[in-house]
Amino acid sequence: MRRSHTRARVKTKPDNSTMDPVKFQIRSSNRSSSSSSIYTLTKSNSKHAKSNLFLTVASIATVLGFLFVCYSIASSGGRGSLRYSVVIDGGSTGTRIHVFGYRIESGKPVFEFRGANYASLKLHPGLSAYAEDPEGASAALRELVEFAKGRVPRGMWVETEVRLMATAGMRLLEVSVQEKILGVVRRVLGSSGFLFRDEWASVISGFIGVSRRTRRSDDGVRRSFLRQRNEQELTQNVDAAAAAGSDEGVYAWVVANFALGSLGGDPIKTTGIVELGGASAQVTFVSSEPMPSEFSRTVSFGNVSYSLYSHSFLHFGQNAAHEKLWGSLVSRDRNSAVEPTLEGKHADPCAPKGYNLDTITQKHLSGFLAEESKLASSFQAVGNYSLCRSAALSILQEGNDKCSYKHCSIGSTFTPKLQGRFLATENFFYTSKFFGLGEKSWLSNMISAGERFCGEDWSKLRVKDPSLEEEDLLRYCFSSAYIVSLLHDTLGVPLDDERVGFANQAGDDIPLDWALGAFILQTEASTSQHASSSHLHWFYALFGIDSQTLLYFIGVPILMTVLVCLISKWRKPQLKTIYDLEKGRYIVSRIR
Ligand SMILES: Nc1nc2c(ncn2[C@@H]2O[C@H](COP(=O)(O)OP(=O)(O)OP(=O)(O)O)[C@@H](O)[C@H]2O)c(=O)[nH]1
Ligand SMILES: [Ca+2]
Repeated sequence: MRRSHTRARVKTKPDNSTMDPVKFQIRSSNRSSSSSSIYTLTKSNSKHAKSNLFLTVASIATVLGFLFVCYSIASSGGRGSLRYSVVIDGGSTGTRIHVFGYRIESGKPVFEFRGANYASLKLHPGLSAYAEDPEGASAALRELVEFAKGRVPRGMWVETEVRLMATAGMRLLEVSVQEKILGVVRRVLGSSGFLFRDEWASVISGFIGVSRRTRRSDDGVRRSFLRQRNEQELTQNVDAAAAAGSDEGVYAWVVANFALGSLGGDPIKTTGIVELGGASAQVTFVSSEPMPSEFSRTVSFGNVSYSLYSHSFLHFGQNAAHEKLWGSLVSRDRNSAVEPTLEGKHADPCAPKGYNLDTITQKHLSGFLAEESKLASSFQAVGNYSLCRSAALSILQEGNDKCSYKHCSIGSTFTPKLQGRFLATENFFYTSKFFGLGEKSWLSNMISAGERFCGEDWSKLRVKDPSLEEEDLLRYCFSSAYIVSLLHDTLGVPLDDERVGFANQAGDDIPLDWALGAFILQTEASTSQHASSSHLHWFYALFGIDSQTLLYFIGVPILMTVLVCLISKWRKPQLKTIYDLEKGRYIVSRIR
């Protein structure tokens, strides 16, 4: 500190030490005082000052960096944020809504199909039942939307995507009728409050994504799908011309292997799916056999590519095939394996004796067939399992003579030899459960169960199962024969083959519903697209841990260090070092 009357003269001592304090000599100008106390005030050590400055800047930078990490993780949907997605399955017998909750961890979606993270509701009948009155579909759709709104926090509706994907039931309608019903769907979902685009309501006709090599110009639906998909994650070699509905099979294969933990692993260790729906049946599995491109699907998941055979056999779902049986009895086409009765009635071997078939056949036989059956005569239930199985085989082999491949399985369609393990779902599961079949030898046991059921009097069957709808109970005779004829007589599955099991859930009780597979692929693709474009993916790649852990492992030590430094800086006594020329030594004293 300099007094007003003093004159300061700067004298620097030759620097022969590493420490090089700048020294000021302050001489009092007042002659009177004999001993001018000469102080050399070493300015606080410049290094000390510099380190203070550095510490302060470093602390600020670190805190800002940490805050950036927090912000980035929060904005990229750090661990804590639950997200939602809605998929509506427009099936032939009913419309089912699925509400999914999921988290993002290390830029990847984490799926849990249970508890608050999954809910579904199915309403009957299916969308295709509104062919004559498309507007009639709006009430059921609104009810499904309300169900979803009850499970997604209101604040999240606007960012929750809702998609409707219709399957075989709608595929069977004229395109103009499909569009009328989809128009009603788009209006209801567009005003639902969820995130929706018109192209997200569609009849799934086979395109999830197309690898660059085979991208084809196609309708808006596919182009919009491509826009949403990260093609690196999810590519498909698809021949636009012929893929009919195999999305459904691929999605079902995805959820099954996700549930079994084999999705993303060795293709040989994956499990095939054979589904028996109402209007269509799907067969999807990893096949090493060369196959025509219209059946070949390449689905990439993670860094593994799966070369799949996948096809949806329209009209070969259980309910559709059953109607074909009645049609063949009425038209007595050459394939019908069953002769009419002596009175000229249509003998139905797939209906237990005593069942009155006229109502159900009038309800399901469309157009001229219904008229003809009314005119010609009525049906007679003759309950005979082996005749029913032969009639089922005739239906499955219809069109075989038009086969244009090296061999055909169902109709005139190519199917490679089944490879590996399979899960048989939907009606395979429901009918096995109804007959109380165990996993072991279920297919051969299906024969004996069907023989007993079809051969029983209807009145006795009604007494055994009074709660079931008559139509549902009746179907079990045809179903037991159709299942054996499809898997064994047509696809060549040995009757005692342990590789084929029936199920409608797998893994952690995850429903084997293709809509879950669609959600998994869609979310995986859009999340990885988001992660690679966000500024955090290098974190996850570098640390390979989730954002929460990142926060703990990096954030907390940084904060602790900064706090300790700031406290120590604040607590550290400010020292003043004075060099007393007369005494020839430094004097350190505390400022505060
Ligand atoms: N026995 C029985 N059959 C069922 C049950 N639930 C569904 N099904 C039948 O299982 C088949 C497939 O079920 P879903 O996929 O839900 O039916 P869907 O989607 O309307 O039919 P598709 O459009 O062909 O897939 C249909 O034939 C249904 O009638 C059930 O609880 N019991
Ligand atoms: Ca279905």
